[in-house]
Amino acid sequence: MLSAMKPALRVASPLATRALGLEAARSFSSSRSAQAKVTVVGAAGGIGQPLSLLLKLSGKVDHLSLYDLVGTPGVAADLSHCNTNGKVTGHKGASELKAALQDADVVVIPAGVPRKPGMTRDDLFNTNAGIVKGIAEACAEACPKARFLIISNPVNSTVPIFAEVLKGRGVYDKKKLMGVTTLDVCRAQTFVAENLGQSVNDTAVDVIGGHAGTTILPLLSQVEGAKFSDKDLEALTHRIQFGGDEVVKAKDGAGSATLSMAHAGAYFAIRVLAAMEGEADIRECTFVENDLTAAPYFATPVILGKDGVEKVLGFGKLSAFEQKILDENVPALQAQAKKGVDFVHKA
Ligand SMILES: NC(=O)c1ccc[n+]([C@@H]2O[C@H](COP(=O)([O-])OP(=O)(O)OC[C@H]3O[C@@H](n4cnc5c(N)ncnc54)[C@H](O)[C@@H]3O)[C@@H](O)[C@H]2O)c1
Ligand SMILES: O=C(O)C[C@H](O)C(=O)O
Repeated sequence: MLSAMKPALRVASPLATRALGLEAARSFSSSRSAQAKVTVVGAAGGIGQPLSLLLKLSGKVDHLSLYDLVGTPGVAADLSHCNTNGKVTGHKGASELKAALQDADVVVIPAGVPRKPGMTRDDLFNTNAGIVKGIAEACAEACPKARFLIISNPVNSTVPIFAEVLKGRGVYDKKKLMGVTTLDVCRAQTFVAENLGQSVNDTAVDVIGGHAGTTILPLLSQVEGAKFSDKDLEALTHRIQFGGDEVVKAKDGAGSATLSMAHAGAYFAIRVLAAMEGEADIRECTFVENDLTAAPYFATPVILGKDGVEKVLGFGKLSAFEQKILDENVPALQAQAKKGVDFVHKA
């Protein structure tokens, strides 16, 4: 039986190496193609470009379709010269969105504006809600059966927006809509490994809840073999919850995490593709609809299968410290989901 406690994102796995493009870079065209079409929406952006590069290097994508309002012909021409499996097409502007999406198996969405210092992710709602709603409408028409991976912030609201649009068109499948919270897992593994003085390859941490501030809940009580002091526990939890702010501050007005997010997004997309190909026991954390808590959408470990989320695993026993954070944040997650749902219905 698959253990609910088995940690996510084992970075030492061959798949993780492929996600980084390293194995593909070594073996070039020898990687097996998944015969999959993957569309990246927002492909010319800070995340979109390196994410598309990693997907191209993975050799797992038969057709990489790049869509943005600007710049995609250039990005596509550039990437198409990489001698790895799969063709690349570029699509620019609203009139080319449907062609970009047509028959996609996986759609990865990093479209929308990023934060500047002093902003919360929710401050992006006014701009990004409409962008995500428009993309969802096009997906409902052009590729309703695809697996949708939402990166655009605020994830706690954009995933509910996307769901609500698909529901309105009668094509929603909760297994196939996933908010990408993999960067929280990457940060948790990195910071915990540093704290423990061990390799990140031997460190696994699940992160549950949402993707904004204190809704991000790393399960440090479940880290194998680790016992943190109260001071370290609080400091690590805070740093993982506010890792995004650390990058926003350091970039000083030039945006938020792009390179680490490209790594995390490509890793997660490749895991979804591997599950689609039939690889078994693929366990990752993602923000999906479930009834684990009173919040309609909640990040949790899941098993990925051919059609997206095959099984919601849940998160096991929490410490009192973690339970308190969870209890305090479920109302925030409910409110942020409702904000997204209301946006679709009153727009
Ligand atoms: N989920 C996460 O962990 C995570 C991590 C980092 C960033 N993000 C979010 O990802 C989003 C993108 O960040 P970025 O740094 O790449 O921003 P960016 O501004 O560099 O790129 C965004 C791209 O989206 C494009 N775009 C805007 N409207 C579009 C539309 N209607 N259709 C298609 N493309 C459109 C822009 O032209 C641009 O190329 C932001 O909302 C950011 O907050 C999420
Ligand atoms: O912090 C941000 O606004 C971007 C992203 O959500 C992150 O976690 O880095």
